[in-house]
Amino acid sequence: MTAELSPIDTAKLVAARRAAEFVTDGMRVGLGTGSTAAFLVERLGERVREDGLKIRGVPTSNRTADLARQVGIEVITLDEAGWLDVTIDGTDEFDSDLNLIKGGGGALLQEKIVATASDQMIVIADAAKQVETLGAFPLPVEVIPFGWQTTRSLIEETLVTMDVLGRGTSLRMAGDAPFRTDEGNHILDLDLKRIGNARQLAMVLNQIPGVVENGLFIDICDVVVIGHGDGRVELRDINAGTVRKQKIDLAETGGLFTDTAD
Ligand SMILES: O=C[C@H](O)[C@H](O)[C@H](O)COP(=O)(O)O
Repeated sequence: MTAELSPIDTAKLVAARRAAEFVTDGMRVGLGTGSTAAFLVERLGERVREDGLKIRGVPTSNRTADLARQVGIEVITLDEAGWLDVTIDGTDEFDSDLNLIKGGGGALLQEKIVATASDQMIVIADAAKQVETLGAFPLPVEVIPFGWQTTRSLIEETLVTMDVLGRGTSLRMAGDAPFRTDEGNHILDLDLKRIGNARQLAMVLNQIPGVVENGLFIDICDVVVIGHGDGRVELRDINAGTVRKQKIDLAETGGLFTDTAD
């Protein structure tokens, strides 16, 4: 099974499969967006179809909703769910405090709303996404289309004031047209290189008229499940302050996890 996958996809797969073990009968589950989250949705679908797992899922994008339905997960809205037991999602970067940059796929708004409405947020990531300081990945900021260039100027002025402008800002494109989020908004990607005070930047950006939300997830994530290309999985739990390392051999175990000594 893993022989057909690249090391990076193996890392995403094992992280997703381990995180799926946190999901139990009756849970209302936030379903993230992106290539790593897709492995999670597929795994939960397998458990629904093969083990009779009973869950309801709240997707964070139209594409995740489509995938969840395809694999047999009952899809409900966040308002129908009211509150969620857990959200499992990918990330573009995470640091040692489990703060994140998300939105590389443009789904940050629904992702942040859903994660914040959950008892627990579990992030699944390949090891390459761990950084010492957030910011190497361009920070996505969702802005409304009306007056977006003025909004960009205001953002740039703010970044200069905070001394974090980096290499500038760019409007995300989809071919020849500006990218549109599921809400019809645009994304500005802020190439900052290094974000010294992510908490402050997250708050300041959201004060600018025209900004809908930014991709900094501060104090939202509880656990990161880190996958490695050789099948190893590590858990970082912000509450317990613990790190558990595991190794999975999908071919041998069919997805069961065993703790390892190292
Ligand atoms: O908007 C997209 C999301 O925040 C994704 O979870 C993030 O970009 C990570 O995606 P991937 O798992 O494809 O690297």
